[in-house]
Amino acid sequence: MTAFLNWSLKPEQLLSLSPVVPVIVIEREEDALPMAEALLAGGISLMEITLRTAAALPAIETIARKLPEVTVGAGTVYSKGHLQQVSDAGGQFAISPGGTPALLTAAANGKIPLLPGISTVSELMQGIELGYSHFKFFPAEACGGVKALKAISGPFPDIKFCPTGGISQENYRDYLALKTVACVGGSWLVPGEAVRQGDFSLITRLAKEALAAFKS
Ligand SMILES: O=C(O)C(=O)C[C@H](O)[C@H](O)COP(=O)(O)O
Repeated sequence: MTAFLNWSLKPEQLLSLSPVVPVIVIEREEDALPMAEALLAGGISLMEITLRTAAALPAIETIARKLPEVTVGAGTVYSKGHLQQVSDAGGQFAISPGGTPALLTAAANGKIPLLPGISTVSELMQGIELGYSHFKFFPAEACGGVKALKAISGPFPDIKFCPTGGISQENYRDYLALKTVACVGGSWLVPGEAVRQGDFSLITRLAKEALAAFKS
């Protein structure tokens, strides 16, 4: 049984890299470096690039090659093929909005950690059954937010979560206050409009604000 043994990074290490994980939709490959540098300047070195655009895999490849201090991975991973593409591009982790036994089994036997998404107790139990201990709670706000996650995680005090979906500057600290929450993810840290306009200083500012408010 070699499941999980080849993972290059343990999920607990991954989720301890930053209390806030920017969830990024990248339209143009050339924005990858300035965007990643802007996040780094703001103190965030963990980045999730969603496989929703054609620029996503080239962006992961560029960041992985040029900025070794960044831990870059992919979101919107929902097939075995995606897992392979992400690890071929140099991505260090994969995050899926949900989970299927096929995806979870493939990832468990692969090289990079997968953070599977769950939104119900039964999905969580299926993931635990397959050996997983770290999950994304998605879509967090639409599924009942902090209150729902608190209730879902109640019977599973050793399981850790990264809630994502509807999380913002206004509510992220409420999630981080839960013992079972290791970090939170959100697109609020990298507004699409700021990237389109080349306003990378806004991204640095949002990162700094998120980290400062978390520490205070
Ligand atoms: O694409 C994926 O892999 C997802 O699972 C969804 C993202 O995590 C959320 O769409 C981010 O949510 P917002 O911060 O509300 O924009």
